[in-house]
Amino acid sequence: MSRKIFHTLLSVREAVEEVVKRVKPAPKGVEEVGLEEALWRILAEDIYAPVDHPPFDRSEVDGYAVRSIDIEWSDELSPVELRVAGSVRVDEEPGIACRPGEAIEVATGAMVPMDCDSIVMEEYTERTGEVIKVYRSTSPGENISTAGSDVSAGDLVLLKGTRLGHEHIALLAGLGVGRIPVYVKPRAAVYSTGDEIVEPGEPLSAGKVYDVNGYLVTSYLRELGVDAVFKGRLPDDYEILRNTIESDLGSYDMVFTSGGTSAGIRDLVYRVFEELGEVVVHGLKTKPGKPTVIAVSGSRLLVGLPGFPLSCYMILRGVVKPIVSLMTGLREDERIVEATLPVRVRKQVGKTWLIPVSLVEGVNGYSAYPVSFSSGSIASLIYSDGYVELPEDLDTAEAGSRVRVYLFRDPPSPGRLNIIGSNDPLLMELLRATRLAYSSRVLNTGSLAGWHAVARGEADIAPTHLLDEETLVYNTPFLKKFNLEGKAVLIRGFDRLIGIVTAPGNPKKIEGIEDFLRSDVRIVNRVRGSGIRTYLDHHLKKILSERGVPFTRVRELVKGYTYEVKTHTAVALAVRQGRADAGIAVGYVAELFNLGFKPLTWEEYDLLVPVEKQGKPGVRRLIDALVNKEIIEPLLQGKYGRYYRIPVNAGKPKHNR
Ligand SMILES: Nc1nc2c(c(=O)[nH]1)N[C@H]1C(S)=C(S)[C@@H](COP(=O)(O)OP(=O)(O)OC[C@H]3O[C@@H](n4cnc5c(N)ncnc54)[C@H](O)[C@@H]3O)O[C@H]1N2
Ligand code: MOO
Repeated sequence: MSRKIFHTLLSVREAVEEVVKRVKPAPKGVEEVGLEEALWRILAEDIYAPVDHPPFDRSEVDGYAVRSIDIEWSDELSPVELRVAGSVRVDEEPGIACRPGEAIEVATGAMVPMDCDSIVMEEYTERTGEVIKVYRSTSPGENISTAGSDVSAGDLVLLKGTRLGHEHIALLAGLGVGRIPVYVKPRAAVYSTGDEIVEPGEPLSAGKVYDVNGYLVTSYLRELGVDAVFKGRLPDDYEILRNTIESDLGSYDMVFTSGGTSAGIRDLVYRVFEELGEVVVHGLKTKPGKPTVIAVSGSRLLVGLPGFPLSCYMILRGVVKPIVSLMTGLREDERIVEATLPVRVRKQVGKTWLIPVSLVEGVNGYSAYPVSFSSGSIASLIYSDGYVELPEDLDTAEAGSRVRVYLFRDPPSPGRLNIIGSNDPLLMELLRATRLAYSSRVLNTGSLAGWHAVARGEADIAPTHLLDEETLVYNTPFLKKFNLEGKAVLIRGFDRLIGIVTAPGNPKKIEGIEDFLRSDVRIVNRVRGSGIRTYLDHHLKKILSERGVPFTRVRELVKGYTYEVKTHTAVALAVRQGRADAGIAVGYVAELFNLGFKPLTWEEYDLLVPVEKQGKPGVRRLIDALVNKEIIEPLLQGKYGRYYRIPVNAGKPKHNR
């Protein structure tokens, strides 16, 4: 079998254009569905209102239909008397009209009799027999909704291409449209590839990962209006693959696969695509997304997506969505907001980068924080609001440059609490307990980045536990270093117990930091700038200087010193998986992973809050929760108790010492 040479890599735009040129994607037809089946279907025709809404002049209250001129001078002290000439219930035609000096009793929703121009609510009347006293005047039109005042017959109310939600369905129902013209859904078969892929819910053994893409692709396509079916994993066998996909082409309009290099199955998928159709895209000039393959077979589409979930998502969003929307008929404006890039991004020339970002609203509009550069990320699917495109020929996007953000969903509301900085499980529990978690965006960037975010005015709260090397004081010295005195306050948070995490039972008898210098001990370190790293370096410096050894030799003397990870959990995992014998982390994670723990010290975890954000309701609620016994005590009585303590000055501003 011949080996295929890579075709030229295409840009996202070229890929979409090439595919569109060949398959001319369009809806397969139109069908009518009832209102009950219409949810999330794509409307196939513009809808003009066939009738008025409301269909007649309608009373909005229970009361009396009157001529406003008759009761012009009535008030509490001088009520006007009117004779009740009759009554109109809902669902009946009024047989009478208003004459001077008369009122007609009407129910809410009833037709308004002729010559009445307003309705006075029954609360403002007093009835004796066939006479009412009216204690208020009305203005013409009061409490009446006239025919067509809401929607007029002939109005264009819904546009074709709209994905029907509850609001559209309600409107159609109110206008009496019982059969809705919608586009016939195109059908798609979705597969995952890879021997390491495991069905969610099954146990996970070493080297395996749960299948993300099968469900990601299927649900994404359904949201676009496709009748998509997830058909499981494809085997690494040319014949089976070819037969499966060929038979799918008989009953589906599209076949999607994802992943493939690991088992060499990509090559098979590619060859099958090539045998069954014409390969139009073989590789994209983007990061992520390079291993994207698209072939066409008549009007049918064969799509091979990257295996990494974030890569897969970006290609769904950037390439698949514009093509498939033409097939489902979905018309949705590309939603874009302008934003500032708050950090410098270096990239290689020659590829367009698609970077998921989280939007944070500051004084100068939105900032777009890159969420994750890792193609394998799944958290970034949740933590991003959209993506930015950094062009092919750019090698560095400078901090402060303006970018366009292609939104994944609605932009964040201004009330969203932006918590940027260090991550902590107790903090998350407080957010949950105060229900702030639902309206917060928590970006786990580490303490240092949180300070920068506050300096730029983008964080409402930056949780921090930075240790100053010179003074060994937590957090406060940095107010000066970041030039934030008077601009931000440090609110005292809580103390966390940090210590040495070891394998269960501490088989290597690691009792203190001195043991990190033993030749049989390998550690896992934290990244520079983290409080724990500063703490460790301080103690290592002390020990080495006592032994007369320069600190520059630390890399050769402490095994694993350059193995740096970003989170407490990563420290615990490195120890649990045997990649390290020891590391320093908060005690809580040691317990979470059933590891050994030797306490070292209490670390001060505080909240840095910009002065102008102190009054923001969410900020106040979180600070109040710190000292709210009903919230804190149950947490400390539970699993957090051993590793956390609330200082007496919790919730209060800390002052520079
Ligand atoms: N030396 C090079 N290595 C890699 C290159 C390269 O150019 N040179 N490209 C990188 C890029 S870019 C990507 S993207 C991946 C290519 O990945 P594939 O699309 O071939 O996919 P796999 O290798 O099968 O998987 C990658 C990764 O994703 C996981 N995966 C796969 N399917 C799923 C799924 N359904 N759910 C969850 N996770 C999935 C898989 O386990 C792998 O971890 O290669 C880079 N390498
Ligand atoms: O294309 Mo890979 O998709 O860069 O991560």
